[in-house]
Amino acid sequence: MSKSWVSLWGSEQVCVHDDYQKTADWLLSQTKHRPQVAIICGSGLGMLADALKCQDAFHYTDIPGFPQSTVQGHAGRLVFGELKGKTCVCMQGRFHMYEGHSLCKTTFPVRVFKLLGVETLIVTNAAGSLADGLKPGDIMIIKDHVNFPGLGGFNPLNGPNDDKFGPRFPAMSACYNPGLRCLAMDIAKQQGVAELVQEGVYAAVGGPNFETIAEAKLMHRLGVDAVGMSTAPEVVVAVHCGLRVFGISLITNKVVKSYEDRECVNHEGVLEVSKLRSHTLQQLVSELVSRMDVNNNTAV
Ligand SMILES: O=P(O)(O)O[C@H]1O[C@H](CO)[C@@H](O)[C@H]1O
Ligand code: HPA
Repeated sequence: MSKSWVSLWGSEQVCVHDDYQKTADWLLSQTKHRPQVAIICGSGLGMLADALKCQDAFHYTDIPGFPQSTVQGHAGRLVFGELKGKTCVCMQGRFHMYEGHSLCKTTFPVRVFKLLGVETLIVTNAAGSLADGLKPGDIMIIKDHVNFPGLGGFNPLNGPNDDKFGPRFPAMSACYNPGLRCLAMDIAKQQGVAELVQEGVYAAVGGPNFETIAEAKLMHRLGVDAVGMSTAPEVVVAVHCGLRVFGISLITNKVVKSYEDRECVNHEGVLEVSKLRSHTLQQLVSELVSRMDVNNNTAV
């Protein structure tokens, strides 16, 4: 049963081991698939699941304990299937804090994946670029992140630590697996899309408003390459429970950093660019899954 916990910021819901276990047990009773890899699809990127063969799909509304998707471009389905010889589970739709989910609900699926036996988590997102060298349609392999809500005390690991998942004070200095980053870059070269792909630092903000110009300038000065409203909380929880993580941002827009610039970002534009690059991203992720070693958490 989830419990209420009083934090610096007021009362928060925390989920306990039993909550994750019940959802995992239900899923294991409904599908024969035993996933090794989990993929979280960002805004407009749900088609990554289309590549899975022999699918078993569940609407979030039917999964006990699962939060619900409320954002356009996030279908709200969990899809199990085979991708190039590996068993995968794919979230068509993620949860964001700005939807009103507590942080434990925002990251709930990650611990469920751990209990399903997943070893590797692939996170994808739509993001705005701050780096001058990243333009809409480019793909950024996430090298590291800045978790702004986390720095401010909104961390999914707040509250009593569950030692069954991981330690009280987990290191975050190697969140994004170097071997998988390197492999993804090689695959991009082999697929002839290297000019679209580079590594960079992702910053998570709370949203749901897009950045002011002063905020954009601040993040740019701090060395942030791309910004979005997700991913970092999921990655913190994944690293805490020992999952290997690979992350990718699809750059859907430029973040306006000048008062002279009249461009204005909107979610519809974000979804349009996601669709345009969905095939390229699907090819890259499929090949990465195909070539990754799944039985050794420390190797590629
Ligand atoms: O991070 P994902 O879920 O890809 O979505 C991104 O796109 C939405 C804004 O258009 C925000 O939710 C932002 O986080
Ligand atoms: N800012 C924050 N989140 C986003 C953006 C952005 O410019 N684009 C897509 N998600």
